[in-house]
Amino acid sequence: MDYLSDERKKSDFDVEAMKVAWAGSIQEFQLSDRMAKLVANDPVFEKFTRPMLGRKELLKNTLRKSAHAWKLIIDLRLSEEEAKWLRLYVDEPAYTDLHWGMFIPAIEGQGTEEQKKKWLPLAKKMQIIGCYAQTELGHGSNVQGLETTATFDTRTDEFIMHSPTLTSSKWWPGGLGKLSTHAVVYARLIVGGQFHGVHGFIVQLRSLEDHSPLPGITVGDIGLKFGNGAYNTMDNGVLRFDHVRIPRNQMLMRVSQVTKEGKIMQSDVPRQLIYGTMVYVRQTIVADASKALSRAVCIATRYSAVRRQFGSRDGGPETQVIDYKTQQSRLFPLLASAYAFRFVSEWLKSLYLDVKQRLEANEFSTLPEAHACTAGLKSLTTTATADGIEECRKLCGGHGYLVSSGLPELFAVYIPACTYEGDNVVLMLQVARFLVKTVSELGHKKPVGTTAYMGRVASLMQKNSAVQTAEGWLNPGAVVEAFESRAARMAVRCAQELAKFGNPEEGFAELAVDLVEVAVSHCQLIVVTKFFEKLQQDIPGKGVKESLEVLCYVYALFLLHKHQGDFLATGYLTPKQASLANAQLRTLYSKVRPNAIALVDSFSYTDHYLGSILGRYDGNVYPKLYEAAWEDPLNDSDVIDGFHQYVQPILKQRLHSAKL
Ligand SMILES: CC/C=C\C/C=C\C/C=C\CCCC(=O)SCCNC(=O)CCNC(=O)[C@H](O)C(C)(C)COP(=O)(O)OP(=O)(O)OC[C@H]1O[C@@H](n2cnc3c(N)ncnc32)[C@H](O)[C@@H]1OP(=O)(O)O
Ligand SMILES: Cc1cc2nc3c(=O)[nH]c(=O)nc-3n(C[C@H](O)[C@H](O)[C@H](O)COP(=O)(O)OP(=O)(O)OC[C@H]3O[C@@H](n4cnc5c(N)ncnc54)[C@H](O)[C@@H]3O)c2cc1C
Repeated sequence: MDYLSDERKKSDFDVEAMKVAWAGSIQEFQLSDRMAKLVANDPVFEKFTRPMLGRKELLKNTLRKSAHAWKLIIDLRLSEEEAKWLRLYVDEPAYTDLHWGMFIPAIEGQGTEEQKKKWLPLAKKMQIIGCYAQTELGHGSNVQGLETTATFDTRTDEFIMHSPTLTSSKWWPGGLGKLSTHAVVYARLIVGGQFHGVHGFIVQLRSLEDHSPLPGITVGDIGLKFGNGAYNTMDNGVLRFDHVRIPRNQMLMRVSQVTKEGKIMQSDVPRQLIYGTMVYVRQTIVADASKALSRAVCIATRYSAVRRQFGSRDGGPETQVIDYKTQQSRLFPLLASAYAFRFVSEWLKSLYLDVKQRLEANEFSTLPEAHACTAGLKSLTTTATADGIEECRKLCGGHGYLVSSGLPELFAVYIPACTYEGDNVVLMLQVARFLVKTVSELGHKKPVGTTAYMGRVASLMQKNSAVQTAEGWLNPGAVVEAFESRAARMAVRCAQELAKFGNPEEGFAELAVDLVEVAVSHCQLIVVTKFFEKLQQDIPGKGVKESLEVLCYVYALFLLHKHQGDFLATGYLTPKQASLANAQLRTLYSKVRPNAIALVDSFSYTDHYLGSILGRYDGNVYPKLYEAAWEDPLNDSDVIDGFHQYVQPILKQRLHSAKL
């Protein structure tokens, strides 16, 4: 029985075509769909019992699943792309994420041809397992502050890897604690007693025979993390070196080389390429944000259509909670954000691929923009997604707090995304630096790419919004101009404030809060612009483009409403225009309402991937919640273990004292 079938009949667009628009292409859709079904139909990938497992069982269970996934990849001869989707749908953080997601990309991006030839085949056949060991106990954000040393010994042609202090212990790398045989370790390069910046080194950590740590290496897991199950399937690790020697050719030498004689040679490649793996991973994290948010929204939307409260006076059906305007005003902007993040991630991937190609051809001019975009969008989308998942939990009322809703585990797994791969505030400050530099260069350098609007700063500072009616907001030009003006005005105002400081660094530190707001407004502009640009493309299917247009306006006008203080304070909008935008937003919510279920069906998530009773495709929530309760181990017996020992004596005492 499909309890949501009436909802599905209300929609006015072609869901199958929307699935393709969401996936990016028919090929991507088919590939992802095939992998989703492969995982969903395989009992090895069951995950309902995960939150009940102790740490050791949990990790072993993850190893079993990872081994099974690898067997499928080999047996079915899956491509790297298919394998990526397979791991995604297995939906369990594992050491393999870091092996494929960071260790291999670090070697690809920072290794020489010779190094790639040696290490990549081993890694790709999983004959070695690697992780990305950058962060230390004492330093994460400040990469230049890392303390691990790699001292070159000309006599033996080796580097000596050493952890000189407790705070220099590597701390956090995923896959490091128990599984990795190798790591790309970031350390201070010391040659001839001189410090030459932080570089990456490939270091073997464990024996390939018996997996025991090699001499001089202390390695282990850093302990339990937030939430049951959740990220505890990952062995985030601690690592210390006691004068461990590695051959010279294990320093990743695309950026700088150390010769046998101890000479440092700089290639034409900019130093920043050492941070290149982070650019790559931040880009993938934006795509992951759309997946995590769309999952939470899918659960909350389906459940909001099933759930009824109040509204019936004559014994008829009560109101579906999705029909309350307050529910819509919390849920639909998140639905729109999931689509917005999906499309901006698609654009970001193409920007990244373009930069990668240029880097391979030793063309580095677009790297600063790629850094600013990946850092800023990673920060913006992960913050919104973490907050959005929690909002979805609240939208599901009490049942959202049950682990079987899928939301607690999703939240616990997701929230570190606001911290890993760069703390979100630290990353926004990087964007702010880039914007301040862009503004300061306006006189002699034409801004391009995502900052091109700064080239029109004079007119953006003068012209105010011309919107006169609520319908006037349904105009891409009017909306984009509003976001451009807000971003440009905030950036210029901040630059003017900065100029009042004699020392620019002091000014930057003092105005950091405002600078973060400038960076956020710039990143929101990017997301809004890329959504409108997506709508310029050919998007086939009845009603698909129209539904996406509605979501695009919801996303933009919701932000405009939320941040109306900025738009009013910069003088671009009047209070009347802001309230017209809000009126339009209400109308847009009514347009989303009949399509809400179809819009979340378009994510094409299997029930296995969603992992939620509240988000079941068939909407059969109550019987399944009731059934699941009886599967809890506490309900194995009517009288719980411990009752006779700890509770009964108290009860007896009460009876005894009552007699007295
Ligand atoms: C497929 C993927 C699968 C799995 C992976 C996904 C999820 C798995 C889960 C978890 C993985 C988590 C892994 C990690 O967390 S790894 C550790 C990540 N660590 C960080 O992100 C540290 C953050 N800190 C930094 O990035 C930097 O230290 C800094 C904040 C940027 C400061 O650098 P610093 O050199 O001290 O300072 P600046 O003077 O500000 O910068 C100098 C210069 O460099 C430019 N820059 C900085 N970063 C980059 C970059 N990444 N790319 C290019 N350029 C960069 C900066 O703009 C400046 O340029 P100028 O022109 O102004 O000189
Ligand atoms: C689940 C998880 C997995 C991880 N995986 C890996 C991995 O595989 N490999 C790896 O190397 N690392 C990994 N990390 C580490 C991660 O990259 C760092 O924790 C992250 O970069 C943040 O650095 P930090 O911990 O030093 O935070 P801190 O910098 O200490 O941040 C603490 C606070 O200080 C603020 N702050 C710091 N600097 C500034 C500044 N300049 N201006 C204003 N405010 C500032 C931050 O905003 C934050 O509020 C992982 C972390 C987690 C949680």
